[in-house]
Amino acid sequence: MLEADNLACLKGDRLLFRGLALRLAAGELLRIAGPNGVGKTSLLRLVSGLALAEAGEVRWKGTAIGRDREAFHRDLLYLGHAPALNDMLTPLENLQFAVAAAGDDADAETCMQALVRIGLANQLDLPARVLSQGQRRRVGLARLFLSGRRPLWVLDEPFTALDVGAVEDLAGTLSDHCTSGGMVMLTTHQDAPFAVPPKVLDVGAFAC
Ligand SMILES: Nc1ncnc2c1ncn2[C@@H]1O[C@H](COP(=O)(O)OP(=O)(O)OP(=O)(O)O)[C@@H](O)[C@H]1O
Repeated sequence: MLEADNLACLKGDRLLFRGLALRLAAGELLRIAGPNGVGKTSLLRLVSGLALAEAGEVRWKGTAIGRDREAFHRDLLYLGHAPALNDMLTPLENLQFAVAAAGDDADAETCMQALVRIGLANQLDLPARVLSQGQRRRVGLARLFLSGRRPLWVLDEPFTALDVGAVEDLAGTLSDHCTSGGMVMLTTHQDAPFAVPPKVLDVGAFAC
């Protein structure tokens, strides 16, 4: 269970939101909603331990995330809104680098299978700099197929730049993760055909 209570987020000298609480249990998908700039990305970073809250607490399995950061990060997959790719490297090299940096164990063959599954079979040997925006997004999303052991997926705008078929496939992958006992927290400005009905948290309701 991921829980947050009374969260406040400060950017510069501006309080974005305060008094925000959330609960995310096994099997649930939580969509973070709200207009541009309200603080959705900032909230994902707070609950992932990538930024500090001005007030409040985030707990994972009942323990404040700052108390056992390593254990929390072993259970977490965080994908930011812009895929962090090295333009000189191929999708396979980028994926292998990301997997190793995260401390996951996946050999080249397994990474290649993930890239084929995400629809990049014809781009495996190209430098990332020539990929389209949707293809770049897919390189990052291939990590989902290698992160099933991580129960908590936090995804910032994962559907951006994806075509209709890829949106459907991704919604299916996220729903499958939830039905196998995982949990997903994401931001998106578009509707997606989730098999698991999403809970919705509107950050605007806590805006200052
Ligand atoms: N130094 C700063 N001083 C004041 N405001 C800041 C500062 N840095 C960031 N901000 C504001 O903090 C907010 C950050 O928003 P965030 O990226 O979390 O929003 P979002 O809801 O994810 O937006 P979007 O839907 O556009 O992705 C923005 O409104 C931005 O203008």
